[in-house]
Amino acid sequence: MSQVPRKLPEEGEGDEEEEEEEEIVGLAGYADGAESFSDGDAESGGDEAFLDFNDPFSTEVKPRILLMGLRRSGKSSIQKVVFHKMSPNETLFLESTNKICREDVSNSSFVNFQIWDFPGQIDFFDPTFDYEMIFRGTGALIFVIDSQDDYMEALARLHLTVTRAYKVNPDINFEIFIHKVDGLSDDHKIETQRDIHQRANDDLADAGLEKIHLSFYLTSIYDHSIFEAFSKVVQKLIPQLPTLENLLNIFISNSGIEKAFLFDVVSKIYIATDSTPVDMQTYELCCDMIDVVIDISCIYGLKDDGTGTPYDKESMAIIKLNNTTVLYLKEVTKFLALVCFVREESFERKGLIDYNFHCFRKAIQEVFEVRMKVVRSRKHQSHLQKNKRPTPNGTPRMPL
Ligand SMILES: Nc1nc2c(ncn2[C@@H]2O[C@H](COP(=O)(O)OP(=O)(O)OP(=O)(O)O)[C@@H](O)[C@H]2O)c(=O)[nH]1
Repeated sequence: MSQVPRKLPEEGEGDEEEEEEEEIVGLAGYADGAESFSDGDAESGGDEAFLDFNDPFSTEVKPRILLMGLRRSGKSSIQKVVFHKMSPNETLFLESTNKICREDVSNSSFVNFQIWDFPGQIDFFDPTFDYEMIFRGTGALIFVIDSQDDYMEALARLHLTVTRAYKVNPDINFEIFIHKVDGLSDDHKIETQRDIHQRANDDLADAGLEKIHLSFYLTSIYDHSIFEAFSKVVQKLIPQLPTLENLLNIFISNSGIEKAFLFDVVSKIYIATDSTPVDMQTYELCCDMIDVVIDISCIYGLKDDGTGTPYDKESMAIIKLNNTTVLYLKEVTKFLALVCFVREESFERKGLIDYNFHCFRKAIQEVFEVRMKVVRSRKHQSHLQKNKRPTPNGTPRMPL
């Protein structure tokens, strides 16, 4: 079942006008535009690198997440598993990255950001490498530490990276993934996390930088922990998060629902949930439900000629568990789904739930429309600015 390609069809890829149009109607496309720049490009400030690092509008509209860490710590694997549906076992054959890879993730209105995967061996602090420019537009810096390896070198590198980045941009969220914990026993996991937490914070305190906040996550690509951690990282970059949480709280309290998640279907990142605590099992069940819905839909839902999409306005699913809980999934936007946990007795009032869902969906779309207006006006400004800049050889750009 899981062999079925699950990536939703890419629309308007490479076609700016069409992409723009989609955003206007409030349905951003899943632009899977992985790009890579050689070290040379970034160093020399080639046109692409120049635009990406410098353009304040592009980073405002798409917050940048940097994935850093020592060689073989698992950076590329994380990116491939979360955003490309690569199976964890396949990552064994990934080659070492020797270029900066950029990926644009704009698969939903709210999950709209860039990820930069930095090769482990790159000398970040080489004077010819302009790290200031890189950190300036960054929303979150994920530093991956291989917990199965000796992590002293990684900690030294983490300290150096965090202190430099903080000096340039104190607003960066520092997210530390203590990775590959699938190889550790439960006790060992806790001990490793405590030790890394202690050492990293001690190093900062020794440098008089105790005000820098580091968040720690235990992660592995072999279970859902990597998706959960990424969800939390992404949520911190979503400015509408409090509004979404509020809407979810109102929705569940008026519908007798136990728990609700708003999911980005493609990546299985949950972009918001209500304020009741999240437990891992609940989250895993939601991920499994999305997999089942999309897989079944891919197999039986497409037309004979293979056209159609596995996830659309009609998408919904009800799964009754043997513990009197019902899982209820409904489409919210082209790329977002709501997954709820409802008790069987509350589910008897499905009409009420559906009515409240209708109101919730409308409210989400309104939030979305506001965002799209902002994105459009920023894009327009960015366009104007770009056209004002002279070309690299000094000749003025042609007016549009
Ligand atoms: N056990 C385990 N192995 C993992 C995990 N994540 C990645 N790996 C393995 O770690 C190895 C290195 O992964 P990469 O993703 O290539 O590491 P990288 O940090 O991108 O390496 P560079 O490109 O050299 O910087 C691969 O063999 C992966 O299969 C994990 O969660 N658990």
